[in-house]
Amino acid sequence: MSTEVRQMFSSIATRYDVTNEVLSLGIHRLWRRSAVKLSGAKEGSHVLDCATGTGDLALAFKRKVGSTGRVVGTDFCPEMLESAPAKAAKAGLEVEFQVQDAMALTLPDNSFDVASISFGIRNVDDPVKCLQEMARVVRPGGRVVVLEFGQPTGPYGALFRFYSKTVMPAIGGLLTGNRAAYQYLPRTAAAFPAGDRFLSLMDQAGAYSERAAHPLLFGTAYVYVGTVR
Ligand SMILES: C[S@@+](CC[C@H](N)C(=O)[O-])C[C@H]1O[C@@H](n2cnc3c(N)ncnc32)[C@H](O)[C@@H]1O
Repeated sequence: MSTEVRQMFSSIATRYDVTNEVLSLGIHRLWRRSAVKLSGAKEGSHVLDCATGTGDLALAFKRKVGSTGRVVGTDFCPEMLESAPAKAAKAGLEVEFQVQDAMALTLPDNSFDVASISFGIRNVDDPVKCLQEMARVVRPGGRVVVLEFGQPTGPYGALFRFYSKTVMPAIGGLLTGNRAAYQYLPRTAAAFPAGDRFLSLMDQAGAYSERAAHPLLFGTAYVYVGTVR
């Protein structure tokens, strides 16, 4: 499974950012800002962004923690990481990027104030293991922040489902040449535990003293925040 996921992201890597921008109408930037805000990161914080892809959330964190802070972005797909260092340099931000599997991080215990993952946990083989691993590298009292799609309901939910099942694969396919990757996205987003069901996964991880779900845009996405025991 993880080999297929890595290959899929490798095939869309060079077109990922432009497709993201178009399909989200730029809204992903606001969601990332919410994740940074809710993480409690501040000037000087040490932050790990797992499954960072092309690094957008890592860069948003670096803007927050400043020159005295440290941000490390990791991903298990080298092709997704390829453009990240140049993006950081262009923005004048110093961020370290490493190839790492979010379920088996080779980073020391308690070495970060915050660990984050955006639109990545839905893709890992074992989300509970990933939540445990992220908590392991965060100091007690620090936070783990997850940004992930939800399943909005009602008339807006119906509109969103139409958009994600019909428009996303069509546009994503045109822009990347990989329509299947943009069918995978709504399929996995529709099946992945959202809201209280994701909080249950956080409970199963057994690593958090508190956890909360913050819906964004009528539940189109959520920021989940866990305080590490
Ligand atoms: C939809 S992209 C999200 C990228 C980025 N976080 C963002 O918000 O734009 C999902 C990313 O998760 C990465 N990924 C999936 N499973 C992973 C794992 N087990 N360890 C590390 N990265 C993983 C993929 O390579 C891909 O870059």
